[in-house]
Amino acid sequence: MSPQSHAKKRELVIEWLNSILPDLSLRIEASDEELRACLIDDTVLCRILNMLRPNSLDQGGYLKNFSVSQSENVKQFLAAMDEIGIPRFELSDLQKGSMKTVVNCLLALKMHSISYVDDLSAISTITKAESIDGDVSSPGSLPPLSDEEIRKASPGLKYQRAMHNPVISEPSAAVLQHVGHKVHDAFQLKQVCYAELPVTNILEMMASNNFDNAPTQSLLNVVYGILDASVETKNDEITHHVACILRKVVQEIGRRLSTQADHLRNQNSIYRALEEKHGSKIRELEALVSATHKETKQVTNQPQHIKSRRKKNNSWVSTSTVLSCFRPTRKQNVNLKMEEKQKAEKQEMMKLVKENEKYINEIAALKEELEIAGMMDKYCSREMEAEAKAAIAILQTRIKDLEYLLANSKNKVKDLEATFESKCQRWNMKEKIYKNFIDSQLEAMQDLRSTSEAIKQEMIETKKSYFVEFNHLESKVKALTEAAENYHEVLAENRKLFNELQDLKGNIRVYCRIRPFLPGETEKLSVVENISENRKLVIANPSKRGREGQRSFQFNKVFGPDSTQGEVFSDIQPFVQSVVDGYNVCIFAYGQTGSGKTYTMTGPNGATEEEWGINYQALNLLFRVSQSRREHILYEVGVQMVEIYNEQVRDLLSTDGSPRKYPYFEQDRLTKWKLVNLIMLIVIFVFLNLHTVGIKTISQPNGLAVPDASMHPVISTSDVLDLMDTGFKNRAVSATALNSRSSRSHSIVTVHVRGKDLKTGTVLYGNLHLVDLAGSERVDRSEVTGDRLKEAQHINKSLSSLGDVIFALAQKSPHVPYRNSKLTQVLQSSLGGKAKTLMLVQLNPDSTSYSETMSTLKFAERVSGVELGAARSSKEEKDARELMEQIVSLKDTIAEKDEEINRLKSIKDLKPRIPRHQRIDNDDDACLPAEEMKMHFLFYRFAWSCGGRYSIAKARW
Ligand SMILES: Nc1ncnc2c1ncn2[C@@H]1O[C@H](COP(=O)(O)OP(=O)(O)OP(=O)(O)O)[C@@H](O)[C@H]1O
Repeated sequence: MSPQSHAKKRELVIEWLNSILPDLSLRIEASDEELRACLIDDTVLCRILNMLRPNSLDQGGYLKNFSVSQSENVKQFLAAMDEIGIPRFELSDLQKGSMKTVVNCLLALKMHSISYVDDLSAISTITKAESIDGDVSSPGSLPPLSDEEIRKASPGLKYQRAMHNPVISEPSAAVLQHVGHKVHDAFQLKQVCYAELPVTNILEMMASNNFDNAPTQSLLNVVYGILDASVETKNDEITHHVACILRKVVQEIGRRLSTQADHLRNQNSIYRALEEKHGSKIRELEALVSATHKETKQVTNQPQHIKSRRKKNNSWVSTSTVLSCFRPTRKQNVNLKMEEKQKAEKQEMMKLVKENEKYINEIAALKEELEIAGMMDKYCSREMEAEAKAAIAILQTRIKDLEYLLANSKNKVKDLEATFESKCQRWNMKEKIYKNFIDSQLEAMQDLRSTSEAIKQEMIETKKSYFVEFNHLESKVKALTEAAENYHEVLAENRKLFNELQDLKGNIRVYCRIRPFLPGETEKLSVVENISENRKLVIANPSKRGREGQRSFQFNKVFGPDSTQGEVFSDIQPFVQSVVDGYNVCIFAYGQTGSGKTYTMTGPNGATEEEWGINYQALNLLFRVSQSRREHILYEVGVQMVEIYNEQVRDLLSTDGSPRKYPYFEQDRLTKWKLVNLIMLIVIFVFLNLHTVGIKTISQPNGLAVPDASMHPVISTSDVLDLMDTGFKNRAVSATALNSRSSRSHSIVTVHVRGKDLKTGTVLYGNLHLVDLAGSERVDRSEVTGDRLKEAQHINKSLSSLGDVIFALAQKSPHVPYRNSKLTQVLQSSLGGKAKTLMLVQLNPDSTSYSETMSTLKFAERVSGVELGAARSSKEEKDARELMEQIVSLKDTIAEKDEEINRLKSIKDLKPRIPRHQRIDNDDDACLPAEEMKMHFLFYRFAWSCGGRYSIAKARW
């Protein structure tokens, strides 16, 4: 409780005490302690006791049973309280109790004095206000009296009216409980934003009589809650429904204010009526008093009157006594009557005196009562006026605030209404538009429906006609399908025939593969215009646009940049497989440097199984096939791996640590004739200042082109992997401007397969040459110098030799210059023998490599036209083979003898007889007589090695 209200209440109590206990007027300024002390003061107790139990004081103003001990008096006081049924309070409660306890005590005392019932309302208001304020009394103090206790204790009308007055007193807890939880909940929303309440709840609140029953404090809480919420959210907007609550609350407060004002007016009029009533009562009493005075006077005058009358009577009596002498009995009777009358008058007088006294007492009591009532009235009216003024002032300010808020909300409502109206207009417009749209759509729908109906009809008719046509077509299609099936069969047959023709012709197969752009080359232009049907390749000249700049090539197969290693191998597989059937197969990769030859033949560094190149996959396949046939044929597989580096053949699988060079790798036993031959050759070479390599030019039955190179038997793929790793580590590789890991040599992996039929004893030989050529390069582009330049020159020279061989083969020239390079020598059996040969042309799609790409493709085109004759298998009957070998060796021996003689004869005459224009080969490098000599000699050897197919007579010398 605030100090102001405490002081106010204290003053109120003191004033009230002063009014009922005038002796305390000196103690008005007393403190609480003194006030409590005065309450237990004998005099005060006595007076209170007297008030409660009249006639308990003696004439001296002290208790009749006054005791010298104050405690005795207190005991009496408490006994008196017990007597009249006041709840017993301990004295200590009075001493220790708070102001509230004192007030409660006095209130309890006062309730038993019915004459002071009007004051009760004021006290109860204070008590209620205190209990509403929530001021809890200090420990040991008495709880405030409940409304019920007060009502029971004093069932006076005014009190009840006061309790039910919504302004003076708040509804009791019971009433609040009766109103229900909803109101409580709704008005406890001070901490919660009203704007967040659902609209249905607000409407429910508005519809119910919650506002009528709610305490004013709760209503004000609602207002404050809304104001706080709007201040806290810093949002000036008050929603429509919250504005409605505000309006309702303000209306309710206004209604209560007017009720309060009415009540005050009623109170005033009641007090005025009371005053008048008391005034008239006083006047009546005064009149009564004056009448009584008169009567008293009359009564007091009556004895004198009687005396005077008696005197007269006495005189009359004296005269009459004279007479009485004559009438003695009558006189005595008259005297008796007179005496009786006097006695009666005396008694009446006594009665009147007594009545008078009684009236005087009553008047005094009434006066006292009137005074007190007047004072209380004045006090109450003053209090109520002050309260009403304060409440009115507060409420007016609140009303002003609320009006201001209301005005704001009204403005906002207006704004909202305006926006709502504009939105409504917009929506109306939209509605109209939509309506129009829907109407038009409906019309369109109608049209569509009618057209759809028409179309339906049409469809039905068309269906019918189609059905007829379909039936007709079906029969045609059937005929066509049959024809198409036949066509496919014919196509397949054509393809087969073409292949067979190719096999018969022994055409070198040419597959072309275009490598993709590498990670750093994505922005480069591609020269590849189109790849169609997997066979045709169109190349566009970057400097010439349109058809003019395009050139198309056709190969057996064209693999695009997206092709995988697996896809490439699946087309090569049949070639590889034919090795185990005794065929010689040669697969060589050709292309400019950096075009992907090594990638296709070997795979990238650290390749996975999917990335394996042809080398690994081919060997893997051979193992698989040999395994699957192991019950019938016993296969032995051996691997050789050599490289031709700077025109030197080197064994890449040499076990002594460094690649071995093989200047001579003839394997035949040195027969007498051969020894002579060799000596002859040495003599001639020394004579000509030439050197040559010892590559066997005739295909051996076992197909060994480089017989001195180490042969490594392999029995599993892992053996192959190990060998290849060793071989590729030994290979000459270095970085150029066009390839960071450029192969500087031609690598040749030769797989020798020997199969023995377990039933027939037939032995077959097949070998597979897997050749990764070094890349052709333009020396100016690859920017090489020194050793690299020398390497490049060798590479280019050997490749041009290969070109010459191919050219000669394509022209079916009688002389094929195999001996111009080691490369052509090694590949001789594959290019000129009865082998199956496959050339893989690798292309770099970069437009800057256009000229290289074109020359590569032209070369490949020429290669694809080369016919080698039908490939032959070495699968022959053992006896037949031996016989054949015998015949061949006999023929050879005879031929050798004859030819050797002739050769030696002709060599003697060779030099002076060869005219310059009769040079036999197209080797550009062979421009010296010595070179010419060498070439003639080689040609002679070639003719000789071909088993006499080319007669010396046909040679141009
Ligand atoms: N089909 C392909 N897919 C992905 N990368 C490839 C492909 N073909 C080639 N390459 C990459 O291109 C680069 C050059 O390839 P590679 O070394 O095989 O060329 P090359 O023709 O053997 O060159 P050189 O003649 O100089 O030895 C390598 O980095 C290789 O990994």
